[in-house]
Amino acid sequence: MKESIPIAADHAGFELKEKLRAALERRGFAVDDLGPSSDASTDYADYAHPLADRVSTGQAARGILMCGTGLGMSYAANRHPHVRAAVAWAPEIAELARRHNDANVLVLPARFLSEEEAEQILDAWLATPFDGGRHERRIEKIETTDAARAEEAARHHPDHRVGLGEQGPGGHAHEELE
Ligand SMILES: O=C(CO)[C@H](O)[C@H](O)COP(=O)(O)O
Repeated sequence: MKESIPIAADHAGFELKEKLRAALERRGFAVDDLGPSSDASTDYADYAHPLADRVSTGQAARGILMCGTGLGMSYAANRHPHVRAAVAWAPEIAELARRHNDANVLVLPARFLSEEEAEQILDAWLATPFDGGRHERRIEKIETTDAARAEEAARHHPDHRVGLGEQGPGGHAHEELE
């Protein structure tokens, strides 16, 4: 059975998404296009979260996101457990993102890449396996350290859990949860 790869973009990545969808199909993949369906202005998080959710929950092994710089998409995607979204602007970065970081989401900075460059990056990411070994331990620490930090914070401030909500100056969350 063909592997199905979810892809998504915002308006800045729309044109590249259309090209990479065709490129993926030419390479024998099924493409799960999560949008958008035009280059009308849109918000990257609306597209990053559904794609990252598919990878986080194991519905898809890997996915591809595109926005102008790649940064907004990576911020949103990396909030999902088990998602390692890597912004890659050269094939060598994509290769190392696989070999060292086991990147399961490729994020492309569409405003800074030609179609040809994007395809070269895509090919490097698709073809490169994870090296494992010492990198396995480092990747595990991303999540175990995160969990330990959350536990530590809860121990020190049992009645004051900070969650997503109103953003104060500097973008810090100030809403208290029950
Ligand atoms: O790169 C991005 C996020 O990281 C966006 O694509 C970019 O911010 C969109 O900008 P504009 O609304 O000015 O087209």
